[in-house]
Amino acid sequence: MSASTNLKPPERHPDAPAPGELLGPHYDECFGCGGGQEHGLHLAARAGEGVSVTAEFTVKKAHQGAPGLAHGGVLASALDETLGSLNWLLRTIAVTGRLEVDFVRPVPVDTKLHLDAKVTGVKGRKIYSTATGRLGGPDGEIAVKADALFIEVKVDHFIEHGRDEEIKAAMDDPDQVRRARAFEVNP
Ligand SMILES: CCCCCCCC/C=C\CCCCCCCC(=O)SCCNC(=O)CCNC(=O)[C@H](O)C(C)(C)COP(=O)(O)OP(=O)(O)OC[C@H]1O[C@@H](n2cnc3c(N)ncnc32)[C@H](O)[C@@H]1OP(=O)(O)O
Repeated sequence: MSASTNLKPPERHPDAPAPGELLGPHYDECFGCGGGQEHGLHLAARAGEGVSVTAEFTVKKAHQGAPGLAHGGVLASALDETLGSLNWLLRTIAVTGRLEVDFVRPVPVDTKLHLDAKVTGVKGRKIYSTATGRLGGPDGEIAVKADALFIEVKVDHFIEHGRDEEIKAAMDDPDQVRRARAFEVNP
């Protein structure tokens, strides 16, 4: 993806989780990271150095496209989720505006995908980032990679657009409210 010019380098927020710390789900019902989705990815991301994360995701039977192989959309979701967890390091809420994926190698069921992502630059509300997913280990062969543009939003984005039932449940859950607040930098 051709990034726009005049990008600023990303700034790790002073209160960001320490390198190595597990980030945990931002929402229990999230298909990417939530524990409440039976067939979700259950992707676990960890803070890295600077504005980077690492993550792991094991391909399950429910994630197939062709027999014995991961569905491309599921792999794109794993990349999207890993990129989304960079929010924790910026302490900014941002949603995916654009995601460009290269599928380099097929990924069989039961494979553990080793993902990493980093922010490459920021311009206003626009956050440019890149991710890879590797086979066999963190330094293994690249199977998938992505370039993304995330756009900063406020919590109101979810309150305004989300289905009332789930928004009400989230707002009634103190733990969820705490997690949403953790992204917001006080003005
Ligand atoms: C207590 C309540 C509980 C709440 C709890 C919540 C906790 C949540 C915590 C953390 C959540 C993190 C979740 C991560 C999950 C993984 C990531 C996902 O999968 S997210 C889902 C998929 N993405 C969407 O659904 C976005 C849908 N799109 C939109 O809503 C809008 O398009 C949005 C917000 C992205 C932008 O809309 P605009 O009206 O705000 O802004 P405009 O002016 O259109 O864009 C801003 C700039 O970005 C560029 N831009 C936007 N989209 C672009 C694109 N596709 N390609 C290139 N440029 C783009 C525009 O050209 C503009 O640039 P110029 O400022 O003029 O330079």
